[in-house]
Amino acid sequence: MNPQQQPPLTAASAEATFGGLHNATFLRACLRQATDYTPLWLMRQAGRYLPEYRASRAKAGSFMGLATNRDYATEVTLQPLDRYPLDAAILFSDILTVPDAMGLGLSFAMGEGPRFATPVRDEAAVAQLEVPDMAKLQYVFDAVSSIRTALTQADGKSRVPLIGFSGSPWTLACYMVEGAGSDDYRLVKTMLYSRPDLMHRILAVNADAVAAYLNAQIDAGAQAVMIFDSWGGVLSDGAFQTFSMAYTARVLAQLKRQGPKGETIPRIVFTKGGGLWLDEMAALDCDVLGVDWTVNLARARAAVGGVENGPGKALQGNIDPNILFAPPAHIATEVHRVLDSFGLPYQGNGSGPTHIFNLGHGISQHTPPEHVAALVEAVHQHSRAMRVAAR
Ligand SMILES: Cc1c2[nH]c(c1CCC(=O)O)Cc1[nH]c(c(CCC(=O)O)c1C)Cc1[nH]c(c(CCC(=O)O)c1C)Cc1[nH]c(c(C)c1CCC(=O)O)C2
Repeated sequence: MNPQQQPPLTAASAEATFGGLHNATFLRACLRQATDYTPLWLMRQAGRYLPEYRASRAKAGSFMGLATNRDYATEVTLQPLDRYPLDAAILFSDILTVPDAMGLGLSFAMGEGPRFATPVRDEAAVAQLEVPDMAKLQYVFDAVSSIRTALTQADGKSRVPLIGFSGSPWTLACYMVEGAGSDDYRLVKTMLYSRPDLMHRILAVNADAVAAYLNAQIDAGAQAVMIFDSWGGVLSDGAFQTFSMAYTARVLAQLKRQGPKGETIPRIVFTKGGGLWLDEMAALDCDVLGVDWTVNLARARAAVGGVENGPGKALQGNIDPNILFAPPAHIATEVHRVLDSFGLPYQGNGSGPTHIFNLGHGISQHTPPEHVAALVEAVHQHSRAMRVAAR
């Protein structure tokens, strides 16, 4: 594979991509352009750590009650944005909607996490799998359009861009075979090692389903898309490339590069535990690589950030979400350390290494909301100061 990058933005595509936004900082950083500060959003920013989310969930009755109703999905997507000056919204949904549409019967039992009624464990079940009819996921695309409308202000411009997302083919396969979360991935790895033919068939169906699903989100108004490869890091070297990365590449190859108005749609790939493979992931046809907290951002930047106006990827991450349990002063110190480890992002007029601040994985439900405010403030304040100091 050759290192890939988006074709350079033209004046017209830049206007289509950034022109309709009050705050395009996130999209600019995704496309390796200079920004006044480092943009941030948080994985699982809409969730149980917010009392207003818990109130909405009680009204809707369940997690899927929220996710399948466009008004509730819109309400909870906007909740973290109304509390904190975050630089992007992320669709409120779940990665497991796709296997649910395949007929596996998703449920979320209170306090237990996700479960599938009919897991995919034998040859007959694998043979039956098909790319689902996207009409079964219409509730997700309706939520995307409804959130875009809710983000639009009186002057017709949006507050911030909306990120759409999906699980990676491998991460979805983990849930589909295990039937739930797992500590040891025994069932899915048993299939991978003893019947690789079955595993390849699941992954091929998943990749084509994920591509159709993300393309429909783009058509509905998603302004960036992210692939969550949450369990890529549990694979061995070799298996990761064959069973996770190759199928993420198969998704990327099918994605639309432009939205309905000619917007460039950045693609983000996050592999939890993927730090050791960044040099190989640099060849994926995406714009941003997300990294967890085990990664040193200076080293990651050297591996994938590239040079000014040459190929390279933006980086997203990577503070340990557990820092949010420490007092605000400690949070600020750790934010400074993460921003400083990336160093000064690109400051020119073309494109170059950039950073999008995020957690290294989803926020814990036990997080105190005031501590999130301290994190957001520290990111914006220190990243501006770094740029001023460099002038
Ligand atoms: C592996 C995975 C899942 N879902 C997701 C992933 C990939 C990211 C990651 O690695 O964490 C992705 C996801 N899930 C959710 C979002 C919403 C957008 C956001 O705010 O980031 C996103 C992007 C909502 C959710 N998805 C879920 C919740 C909690 C549900 C509730 O309200 O009870 C939320 C807010 C449920 C869910 N969904 C999943 C699990 C394991 C669970 C239970 C975990 C838990 O209980 O915290 C599967």
